[in-house]
Amino acid sequence: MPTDSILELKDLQVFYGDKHVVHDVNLKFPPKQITAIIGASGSGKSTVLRSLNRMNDDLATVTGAINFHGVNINQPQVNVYRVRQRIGMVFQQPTPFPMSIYENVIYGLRLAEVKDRAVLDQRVEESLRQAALWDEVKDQLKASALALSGGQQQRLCIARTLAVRPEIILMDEPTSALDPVSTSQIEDTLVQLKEQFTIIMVTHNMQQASRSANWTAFMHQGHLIEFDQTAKIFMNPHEQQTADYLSGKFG
Ligand SMILES: Nc1ncnc2c1ncn2[C@@H]1O[C@H](COP(=O)(O)OP(=O)(O)OP(=O)(O)O)[C@@H](O)[C@H]1O
Repeated sequence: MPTDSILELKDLQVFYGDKHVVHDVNLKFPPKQITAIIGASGSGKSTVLRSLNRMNDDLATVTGAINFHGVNINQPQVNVYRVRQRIGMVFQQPTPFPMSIYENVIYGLRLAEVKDRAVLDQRVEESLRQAALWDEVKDQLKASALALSGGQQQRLCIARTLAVRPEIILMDEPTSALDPVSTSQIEDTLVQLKEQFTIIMVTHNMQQASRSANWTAFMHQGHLIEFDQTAKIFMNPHEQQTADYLSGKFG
C-alpha cells in the first residue's frame, strides 16, 4: 500500500437492489499518480470507479467510507456537486456537447457562473494545453466540437474535466473507443497530467495499465484481490488469481 493517499476506501460495499456486487474494498489511492483498476468483465471495476464521486447515488446503495483528504464524502449531507468538481470523470465514449470547442471546455465554469471573459479565455487555453489539444484547435475554438475526430473529442472531454480544476480524474476505459494513434496520444497526455492530478483509470488494456499506471488494483467478482505497484503486479504478483488473470487463464 502507498504511504500517502488522497482518497481512501474503507470497507466499500455496493449493492444494486439486493445484488451485492462490490465486497469490502479497502484501498488507498496515492496522490499525483496513475492507478489502474483491472479485472474481468463484471468484476465491479466501473461500479467502484463511479462510487468514488458519488455517481452511483441514484443506482446503487454504497456503504463504507470514501475518505477524500480524510473526510468521508459518502455521507448524505455532503454536496455532491462540489465533490464532482474536485473529482471529475471522463467516460468511455467521447461525449462532446453539440456546441463549440470553447463552450465545451467552459461548460462546468458556466454552471459555476464564472462570467469574466479573461478568466474563461485563460482557462480554455490552459485546459486545452494540459489535454494536449491546444495546438490542433487554437484557430477554430468557435467551431463545433462534433467536427473533431474521436481522439480529439476525447482530449476535449479531458480538457472540459480539467477546466474546473479537479484534483482527481476518474477515467472509465478512456481509450477503448479510439484507434492506436489516438490511444497513444491520450496515454502520453495522462503521463503529463499526473504531474498535477491524481488519475484513477479502469482499463481492459493490459499494455495500457503496464505502460501508464504507477499502481494497479486487480478485482475479481466484486473483491479487490491485489493492489500494488504496477511492476510488481505484472511481473511478480502475490496472488495466484492475479497471475491466472494476467496469463489469460480466465477473464
Ligand atoms: N445499473 C446496474 N444495475 C444492476 N446491476 C448492475 C448495474 N451496473 C452493473 N451491474 C452489475 O454489477 C456487476 C459489476 O458491474 P461493473 O460494470 O461494475 O463491472 P466491470 O468490471 O466494470 O465490467 P466491464 O469490464 O464489463 O465494464 C455486474 O454483475 C453487473 O451486471
